[in-house]
Amino acid sequence: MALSLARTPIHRSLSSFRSRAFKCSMAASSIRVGAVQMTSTNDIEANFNTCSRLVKEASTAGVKLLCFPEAFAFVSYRDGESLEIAEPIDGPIMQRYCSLARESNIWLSLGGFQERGSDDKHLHNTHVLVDDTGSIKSFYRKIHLFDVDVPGNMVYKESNFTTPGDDIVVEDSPVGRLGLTVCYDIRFPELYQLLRFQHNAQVLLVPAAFTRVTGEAHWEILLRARAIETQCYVVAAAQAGKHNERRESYGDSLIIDPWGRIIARLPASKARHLAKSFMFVKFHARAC
Ligand SMILES: O=C(O)CNC(=O)[C@H](CS)NC(=O)CCC(=O)C(=O)O
Repeated sequence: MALSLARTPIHRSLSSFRSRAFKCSMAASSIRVGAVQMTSTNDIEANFNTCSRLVKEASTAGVKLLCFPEAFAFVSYRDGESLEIAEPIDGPIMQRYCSLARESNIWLSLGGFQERGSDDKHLHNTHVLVDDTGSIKSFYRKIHLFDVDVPGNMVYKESNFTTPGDDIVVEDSPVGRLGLTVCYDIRFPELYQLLRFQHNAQVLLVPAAFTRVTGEAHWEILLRARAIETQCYVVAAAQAGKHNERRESYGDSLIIDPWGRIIARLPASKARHLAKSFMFVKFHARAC
């Protein structure tokens, strides 16, 4: 389900906040949701093999929705490499992930896929949601692009090679209504307010590849704030550790409940040793 950002008056959704807050009740059923922490590289085959193993392990553990980090399929080594490997979302790379979902009978949140853009110089940073039959249910193109001069680190200019999306995306799943976002979006609370109070999302997905510097400073507090403000679960699957000699991600994958409590974590400190793992929790599906 896609809705235009331009057509969503933010004041209306914000004014409904007080009246809707705290009215969700817990239903009896509980469902397992997992998040993966990994260290993707520019080896598409190796990344797929890691994902495939984790999908099978998660499925065996009874997980119904497994969430992968941004750039799960590929992290570039040199500039321009992402553009070269970018494919349509129904291309061969994504089809293999769809087969995984079907074979293991599990929903997959595949955040931050390099989707081929409308010209050779731009891609979309796309979060793809695949259901347990292997069908693409919906996709969200990252709206807020990471054009930031990170102190003591480097200058990122994602907009040099990425076309932003302009649609807000929610999708119903066995876990509840999912709100799809990507990484740097987490710094823009209005998107999460719209997902929750205009489009009734219950679980906010934030696949990420945060830098070490900004992750140490802001990652946990931003994610917990979004959970508290929206009273949604937040699932934040993260890239972790060194992808190559030029690039490192913070890690610290988190699953947060609507009260803002961290209910599962794959620590950043462990990222350097244990960067290919997953965790899961039981969600109580909420009737709002
Ligand atoms: O390009 C790729 O391979 C995958 N994409 C990313 O790593 C993106 C864009 S460069 N990174 C972020 O958004 C980091 C945000 C962040 O660190 C913050 O908000 O502090």
